[in-house]
Amino acid sequence: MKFEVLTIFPEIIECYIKHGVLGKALNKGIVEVKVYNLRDFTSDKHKKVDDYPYGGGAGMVMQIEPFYNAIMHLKADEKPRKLVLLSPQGRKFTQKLAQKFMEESKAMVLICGRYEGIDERVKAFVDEEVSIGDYVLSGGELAALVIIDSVVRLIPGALGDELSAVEDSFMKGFLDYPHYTRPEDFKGMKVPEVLLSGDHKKIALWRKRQALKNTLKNRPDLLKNLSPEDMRILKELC
Ligand SMILES: CN1CCCC[C@@H]1Cn1ccc2ccc(-c3n[nH]c(N)c3C#N)cc21
Repeated sequence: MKFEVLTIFPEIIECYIKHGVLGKALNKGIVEVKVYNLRDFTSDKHKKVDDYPYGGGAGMVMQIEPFYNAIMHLKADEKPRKLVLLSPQGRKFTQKLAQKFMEESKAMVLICGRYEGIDERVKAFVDEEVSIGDYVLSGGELAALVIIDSVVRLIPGALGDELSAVEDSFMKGFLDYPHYTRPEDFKGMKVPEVLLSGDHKKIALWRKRQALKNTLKNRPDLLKNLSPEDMRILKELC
């Protein structure tokens, strides 16, 4: 899968993708990430990308020309790609949408604005407008990284452990169970006995109960379409 990112801060993207799962997937050739500086698609000597908003108001708005020139440059190879604009006005990004992007797109262009936002006419050239959550960021780059990271995790072979993606919370429809590792006793804070028992059936049941308990407490909205067994466990918790 190929990601092409349009931004005025390429370093933000370049720094993050070198590390962790993403770095390994890049080294394996499972993923390719190309970052384009929108300033390279300007036509003035100052590489200007923003201007004052028509109609007045605070701040600056990013001009359409650099976005248009960059998108036309990418489209010149006539290869199919999904163009995604990151924006607070976009549809909510979820695990389900990450799965859809992974399944349907061989290549994605992630378009990152800054300032007060970008000229509305850029939307005529994009396929999707996506928001990663109901909070205000300073630009689209962090959102682009969230999308890249969550989509790459779903690519077969990217994690090197097929179970990991399947085991990820949100894939199962509820939150994750608690995790523990050595030491067994840290200043009197002990690891739950069941995890030391070696009884895998008991451990699995304990983890399911804890996951459902966490979900009921913090994200009851996720508790839909539970299996009869999970519903039975949930009812015991109520
Ligand atoms: C602060 N400044 C004035 C208020 C409006 C936003 C603007 C900053 N800004 C400019 C381009 C841009 C793109 C995405 C996001 C963004 N914020 N929150 C999300 N979930 C986002 C996504 N995905 C913010 C952006």
